[in-house]
Amino acid sequence: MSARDVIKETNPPFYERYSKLDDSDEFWEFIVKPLRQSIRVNTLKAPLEVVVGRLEEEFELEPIPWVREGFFINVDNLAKVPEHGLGLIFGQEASSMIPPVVLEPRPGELVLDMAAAPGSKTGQIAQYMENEGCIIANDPNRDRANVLIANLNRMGVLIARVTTRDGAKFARFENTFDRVLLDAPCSSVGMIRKSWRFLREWREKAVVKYMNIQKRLILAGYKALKPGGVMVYSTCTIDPLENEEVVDYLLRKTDARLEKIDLPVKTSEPVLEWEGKTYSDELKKALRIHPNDNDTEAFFIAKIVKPGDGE
Ligand SMILES: C[S@@+](CC[C@H](N)C(=O)[O-])C[C@H]1O[C@@H](n2cnc3c(N)ncnc32)[C@H](O)[C@@H]1O
Repeated sequence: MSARDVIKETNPPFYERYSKLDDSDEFWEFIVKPLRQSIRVNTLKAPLEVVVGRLEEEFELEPIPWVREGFFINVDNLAKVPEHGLGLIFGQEASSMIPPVVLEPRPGELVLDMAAAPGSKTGQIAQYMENEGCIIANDPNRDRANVLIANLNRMGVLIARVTTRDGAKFARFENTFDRVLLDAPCSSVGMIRKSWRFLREWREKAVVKYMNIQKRLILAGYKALKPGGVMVYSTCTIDPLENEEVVDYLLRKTDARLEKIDLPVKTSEPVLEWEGKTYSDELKKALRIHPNDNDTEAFFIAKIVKPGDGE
């Protein structure tokens, strides 16, 4: 049975909805194909070359083109690799390393990571900040926040303060943060490559529920951003309602603008029309990544700037 047939049989509304985005055999094959293992080297603990040299004695590493510290690695169980336990490497999906690269945080800045657990991107942000400055790493799910804390400890992150609020509450810190990452809760189509559960449990109703949460969070995050600051909005899903629709909503409600993202990554066409709605041409500047584009999880990334000089 082809991947397309299995998906059609497992969740017919899922198949019907996303065949409007892409109906190629390749698209359906990569929606369910197991992911390649990838890692990010944690330069907070040791120089990149030292860790890479050590790993290459045992494993094959293939550089990920869009992130200097990222590699595909031929290992079955990362937990058994000593460098993992020591926090020298972090298992992180290759496309999920893009949002912090686009955010470009610098040492000394104040950064809000609104939906941070389990902390793969918080660790990467701290790495780019060289452990100087401050990250507010927020996640309202307490169990996940505990995992976040454990991961930040293992990775040697010294500049994060963990909070457990609804991200929308950060709206009251108006014009405060140099950078904001909203790696939003979403319907997780990208995660089907990790577990079939996400395909079996996918419901259109959930997409709409997430879209409403995302709209609340993106407005709050933008409010908390300093003039002249950068905000990155990302999801690991392909649904236009959770991606183009949410960013288009921000563009209509505020003075936010989008900036083009220049990275060596293949993308799919932005969705500028969906279910009778038309979205701003600005959305062409965002990255819509389907699983078959680079053999990764699905991802959507928009780089948002707030006009002003930050003073
Ligand atoms: C995609 S995951 C974040 C992954 C994380 N950024 C990382 O790279 O490891 C989305 C997170 O949003 C959190 N979340 C759910 N509702 C939220 C809300 N109202 N405000 C902030 N975060 C929320 C979930 O608990 C979940 O951990």
